[in-house]
Amino acid sequence: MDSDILNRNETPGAGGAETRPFAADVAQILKLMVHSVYSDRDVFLRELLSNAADACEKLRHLSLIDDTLAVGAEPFGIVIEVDGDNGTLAVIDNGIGMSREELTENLGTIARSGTRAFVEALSKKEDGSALIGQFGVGFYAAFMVAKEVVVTSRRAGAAEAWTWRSDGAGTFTVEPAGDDAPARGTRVTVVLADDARDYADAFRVEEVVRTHAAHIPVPIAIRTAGSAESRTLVDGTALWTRSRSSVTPEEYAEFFKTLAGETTDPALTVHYRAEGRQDYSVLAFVPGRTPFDLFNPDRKGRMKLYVRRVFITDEAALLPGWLRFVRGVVDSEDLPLNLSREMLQSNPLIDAIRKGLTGRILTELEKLAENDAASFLKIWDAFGAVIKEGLYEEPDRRDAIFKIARFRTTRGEGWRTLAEILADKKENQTALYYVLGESEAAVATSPHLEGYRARGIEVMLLTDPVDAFWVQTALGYEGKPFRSVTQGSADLDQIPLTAPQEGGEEAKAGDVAALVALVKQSLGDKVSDVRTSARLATSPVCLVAPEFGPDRQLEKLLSRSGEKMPGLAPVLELNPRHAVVKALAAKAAAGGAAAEIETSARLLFGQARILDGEVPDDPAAFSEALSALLERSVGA
Ligand SMILES: Nc1ncnc2c1ncn2[C@@H]1O[C@H](COP(=O)(O)OP(=O)(O)OP(=O)(O)O)[C@@H](O)[C@H]1O
Repeated sequence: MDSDILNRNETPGAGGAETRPFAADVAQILKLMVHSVYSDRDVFLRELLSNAADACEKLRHLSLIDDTLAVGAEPFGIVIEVDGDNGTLAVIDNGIGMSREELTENLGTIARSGTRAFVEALSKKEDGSALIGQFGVGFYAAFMVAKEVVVTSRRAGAAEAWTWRSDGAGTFTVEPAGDDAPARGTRVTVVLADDARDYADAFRVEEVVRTHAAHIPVPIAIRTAGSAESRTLVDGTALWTRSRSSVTPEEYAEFFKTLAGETTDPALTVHYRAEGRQDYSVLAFVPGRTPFDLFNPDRKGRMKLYVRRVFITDEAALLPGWLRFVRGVVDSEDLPLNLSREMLQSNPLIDAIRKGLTGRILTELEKLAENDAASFLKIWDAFGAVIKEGLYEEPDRRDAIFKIARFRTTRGEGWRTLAEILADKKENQTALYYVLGESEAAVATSPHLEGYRARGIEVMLLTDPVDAFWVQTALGYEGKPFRSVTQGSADLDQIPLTAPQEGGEEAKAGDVAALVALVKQSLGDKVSDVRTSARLATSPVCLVAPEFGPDRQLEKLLSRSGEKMPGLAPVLELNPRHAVVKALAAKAAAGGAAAEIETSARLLFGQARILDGEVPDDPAAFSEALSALLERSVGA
């Protein structure tokens, strides 16, 4: 809420009309709505209907726990009133309604993080209209089709009613409502823009409701202005209470779209009823694409909790954070209606539902992976990076997540399972190897992989930020530990080569020992050790983390996020088959080339850093040494 706006007192005394500016981010959204070329303007009606339904559900819930809020015998419902002569469409509900302050606050500022994220996304992208479809932009969507929007509302139990009005051009007014205000609830009247007058046609509206709002759990009727008769369009039965066999895929898809404000079909639908120690129904969906705010730290789970068909909250932790992309409904038969905030946070019944639901979603994902690999891979592509958070957040689920996890590897044959990688392990291979990095292209060329390639060992290419964390905590898979190719000694000697090693014979052991000693002396505390390695095939050198040090990629990731790890200098590994290393080793053994070896050591160290995607530790000295070398080689 923008307190500056709310505190500015422009009220000309009780009873008068008051004009206020929209908060800056609302104005930005409105501008986009008014000028939008968004093709599917129909969604504005879905947004208004879903707000009206929310208002009914809120009051239904409150009236059950608060005796002072008598709701009378009139059933909850929504009426759409079309007026072709005046070019208006109104959505009328008998729900909770809004007070004067609520009108100002709810329809003048943006409180929801989702909408806020929309504004942030907007400011980053040129073409905002492409984004609208991805967001439930709510009430403001009405301005896609409106010349003016008039909201008249009476809060349940209140004597006075208020009218909010705006043409979407920067300000809105609030004034006392006239005699035609609803007895309870809200009427949103959209004065249609000239190019949107077809929304005042009952058949057109009916078609929109059937496509976009057929499963709103509150009855919806339509009538023409001036006529007392209305026709029911939606009966308001909750889809999740029906049996699975009676619901068509189209009905599921429509329900999902209404619920999630999505335009694409769900990738997976999970519908079941749990019976036993607790009875509850679940209708959950995995969306067909990645939502814009998946990695927004504010993003919470989006499961709605109902108790015996009464909507309670969408803030109950019905799923763990790593399944936060799942949308849907849980309807419990056992929870009390008056769940307080504290009870939501620690309630054994909710914990049990979360456990059951999490297990079920994982099982359904596993089944999908078996029966329809292509659909499953789409889900993994979109949400794998989030699901992997579960590997360290919920160690008990690790085995189940490992079953569905898919990885890119050096085999380059698309996604691979851990079981497949394990089945293809090489003779004497004691670990499952991985390389961490920012992109597949970047890690695939890492010199650290050379020795593994030469032995045909499959290495997992882990490029999601979360990978650096779970590999630290996961103990292994089927008894094989996970091991970084840039960490510790390579222990590759026991694994036979599949390709002939480049460079032929290794340098003599004695020669190499002399070289290692001199390089170590030259580099001082820049390295914690220097040694030869089986890790390399074509490159002369590489840097690796010391035996018990953190993976170098993880170290980089943390230092970028401002967290410093206790700095352990890396280990420089030399390839004893490389021509340069062999020549230097021979010189080191013969003695008398200390200065040349020192320069070479600095160059090799700089080169190793470059191969790691870094700059040489002393770029000026590196460049000078390189120039000197080039001068000699070109005979300058
Ligand atoms: N018909 C209504 N009755 C009562 N309150 C309403 C009604 N329509 C809107 N509101 C209030 O205005 C707020 C803003 O509505 P808006 O549709 O912009 O966002 P939202 O519904 O909270 O979020 P989203 O549409 O993104 O899910 C709502 O949260 C609600 O408090």
